[in-house]
Amino acid sequence: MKRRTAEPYKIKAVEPLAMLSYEERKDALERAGYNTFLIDSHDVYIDLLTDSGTSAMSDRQWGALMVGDEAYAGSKSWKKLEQAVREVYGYKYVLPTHQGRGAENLLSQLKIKQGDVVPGNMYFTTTRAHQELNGARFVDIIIDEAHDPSYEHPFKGNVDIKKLESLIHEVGSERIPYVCLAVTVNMAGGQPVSMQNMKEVYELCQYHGIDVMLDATRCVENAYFIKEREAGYENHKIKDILKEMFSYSDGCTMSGKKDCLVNIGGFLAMNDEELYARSRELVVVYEGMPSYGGMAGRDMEAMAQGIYESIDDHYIQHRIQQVRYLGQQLIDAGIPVVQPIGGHAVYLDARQFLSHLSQEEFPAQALAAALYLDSGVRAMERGIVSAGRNKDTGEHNKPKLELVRLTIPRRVYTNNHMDVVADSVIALYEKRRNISGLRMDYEPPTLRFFNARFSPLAQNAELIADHELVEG
Ligand SMILES: Cc1ncc(COP(=O)(O)O)c(C=O)c1O
Ligand SMILES: N[C@@H](Cc1ccc(O)cc1)C(=O)O
Repeated sequence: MKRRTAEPYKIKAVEPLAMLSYEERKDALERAGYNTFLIDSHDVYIDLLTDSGTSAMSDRQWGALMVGDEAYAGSKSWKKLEQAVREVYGYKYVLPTHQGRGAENLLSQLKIKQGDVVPGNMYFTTTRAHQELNGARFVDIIIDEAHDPSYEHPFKGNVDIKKLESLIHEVGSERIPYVCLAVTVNMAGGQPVSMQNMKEVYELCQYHGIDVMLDATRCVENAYFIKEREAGYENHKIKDILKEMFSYSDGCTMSGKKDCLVNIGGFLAMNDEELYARSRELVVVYEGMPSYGGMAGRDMEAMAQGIYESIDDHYIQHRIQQVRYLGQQLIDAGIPVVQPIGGHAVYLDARQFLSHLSQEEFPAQALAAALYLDSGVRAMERGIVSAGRNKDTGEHNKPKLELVRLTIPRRVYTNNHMDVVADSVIALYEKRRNISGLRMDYEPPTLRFFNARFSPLAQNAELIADHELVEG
């Protein structure tokens, strides 16, 4: 008999959840313009919008808040955070930022020149936005398999070395300020990069004099997949795998809101002294003193503690297993999802799920809205709306992946919550033909998915035609 495991923590404080009626959810969805980003959290039952800043902190982290040193300069809490980053990730120099995109802004401004090209293993919205704002063109060098939701590959986040090599030959290494390597790859479904691939990318880049900058946002989850799937690492501790991963890079941007187990914070880290000196000059313009960078002393204190907790082997094993627990229920029910199940989320393949809709009818947006209507579960569109428009032609970017992300916050929900989510998705799948597409009524020029507004297509004025089916 396979023995079951449980959460490696117990619950000390609880937060009651809202349970709205169908009519109340319908009103909330209309007020939000069918955009789950615009729904008020008090109208949400199970919030799977994001794993960003939504982790539950431990009692030790809450305790750490009390000893936060709020000195404007030279804060003791900053020293603790700096020490934790050096010890766990292994970089020489660290600068705190208010969150990940603060670090992305600094890195992009410091390294990119107009006309440069930044290769990456699939784009991320904020990362690409900063690269483009500074005059670079992003080029996707992820393996082709990553764009196929049903293709089973243990390391779907891997870089296609041939793509990277031919890009270097095409544009010249002097036009490539750095390679941006995300571990794991959010937009591909939380998919990991293998150690072997990280090493190969680093060696190739070293040969050509190009830096490798990690997007380390979900690096601990990546380390777990290496332990689980890559030969030779099965008996390694997560902390040792992490150290090796970081040794194949020159620096990183980090959104502490994910794997560092805090609600806010981030950092930029590097080994190059000269880059560090220039970063110290720029951080004061955008973030704050190099000893707080937009964070309160208490937040830095909690983040230092969170970094150590995140490398606990029991914690990370449970984290990945919980995401998989939800994913496996959906796979067993025949729901089209991105496979293998990634590190932070289960991604529904909306293109398949709502195969009666064209991509211009925003299937993933419509599915996320329908899920909220059905059960009060909030998810996120990751498809054509998120991909925005082509800068030159003004046309929609049409990504191959048209997904709805069910993102699991860390240490927040139990597996019973996962069951409720699974039931709702399965119920929707059974009545999928009743879900109509959407029209975009308001479209902001940048990062449009955050604030865009929609309504159900005219010929099908209701999002879900059959109310009876969604009552409950
Ligand atoms: C892969 C990845 N990179 C960067 C960021 C940016 O981080 P932040 O939200 O802390 O600005 C995020 C989340 O936003 C992310 O998921
Ligand atoms: N990084 C967070 C928050 C976020 C969400 C969507 C974005 O496009 C940008 C940021 C996430 O992936 O959930």
